[in-house]
Amino acid sequence: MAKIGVIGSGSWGIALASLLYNNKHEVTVWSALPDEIAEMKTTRRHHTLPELVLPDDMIFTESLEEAMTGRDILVTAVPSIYVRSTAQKMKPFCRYGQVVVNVAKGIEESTLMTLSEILEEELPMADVAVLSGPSHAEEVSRGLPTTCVAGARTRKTAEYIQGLFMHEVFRVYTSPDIQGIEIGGSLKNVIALAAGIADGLGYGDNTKAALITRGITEISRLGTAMGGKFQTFCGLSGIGDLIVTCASMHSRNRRAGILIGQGKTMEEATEEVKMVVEGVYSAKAALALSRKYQVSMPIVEQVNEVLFNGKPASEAVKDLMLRDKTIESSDLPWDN
Ligand SMILES: NC(=O)c1ccc[n+]([C@@H]2O[C@H](COP(=O)([O-])OP(=O)(O)OC[C@H]3O[C@@H](n4cnc5c(N)ncnc54)[C@H](O)[C@@H]3O)[C@@H](O)[C@H]2O)c1
Ligand SMILES: O=P(O)(O)OC[C@H](O)CO
Repeated sequence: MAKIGVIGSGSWGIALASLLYNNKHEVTVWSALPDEIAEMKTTRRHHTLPELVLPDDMIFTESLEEAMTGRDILVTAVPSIYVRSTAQKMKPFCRYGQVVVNVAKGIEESTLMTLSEILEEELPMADVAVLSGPSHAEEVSRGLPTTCVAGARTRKTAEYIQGLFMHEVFRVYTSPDIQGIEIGGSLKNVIALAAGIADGLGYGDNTKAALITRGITEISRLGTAMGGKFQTFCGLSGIGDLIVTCASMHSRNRRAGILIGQGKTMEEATEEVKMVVEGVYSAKAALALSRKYQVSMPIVEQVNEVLFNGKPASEAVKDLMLRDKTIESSDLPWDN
């Protein structure tokens, strides 16, 4: 049994806290929001996952000191925009070598850093790792079979995380490619916005398949330029997460996209979805990264046009379809 601090109690933090509790670990959950802590303490429920009953001996606290002191491992589950500020508050209580597993998905717009890079910068004493893959909280909390990948600097840390999370309904693989895992996990949200927009416009399965396939091409092109491994983009945190996010009724990114495709503005759509729509934060970063690394990302470009420059979604699709003619894979040149 391990002592685990879950830092952040949105739907993903709570679903993972429940999974870890079911694996017989001692779980303490921290939230920055006093109302959220009070709600969970009194009702033993979280409003985002209303069917899930939170056990009496799961501890909820507003104190990072309480959530972190004496914990074998910390799981950071706050939305990407709060990762840096939360890490800064965690610093006084983080001990040398403490494993900190990031499960959020995003890129910091102002620095273009991944979330584990932010954690490493703010918590230089920690052993920072990631857990990612096709995993909606709504399904994990219902015990539906799910798979993820744990990425860490050492095999020992990755296997430690794998052992803590593994369950008959939650299979965990290991990987040394933290960078590839994080790029895949954050950029799939931008493509899922596009997939939702296509659904909102009333387009079909052909369109969705095109966005998923050309989307993973864009993600892996940028990701490998940034040091991620191509195989990772063919795996759970790459194509796996892209498929689930573009197809699932649970996806916040896809749902926001549907509303935008139906004519709502980005602000109206995110307001209606209520929970965090990470693709909106990662879209500008993805575009900036594509320019920095000089890789072509036409879907990412058009998503930015629709989200931030008021371009009608149907026009964005037309522009994608009528781009210059090109070869499918530049790695497959002609013999003649
Ligand atoms: N929900 C999922 O199915 C799922 C699955 C995998 C990964 N993720 C990722 O996990 C991260 C969290 O997503 P979520 O769905 O749990 O979000 P959410 O919208 O359910 O949760 C938002 C939470 O943010 C926290 N918060 C609010 N203000 C804060 C502040 N100032 N400082 C720190 N924390 C604050 C609160 O605990 C709040 O409940 C995202 O990056 C998301 O992409 C989510
Ligand atoms: O609901 P979304 O779109 O934030 O996606 C959640 C997870 O990242 C799916 O793996």
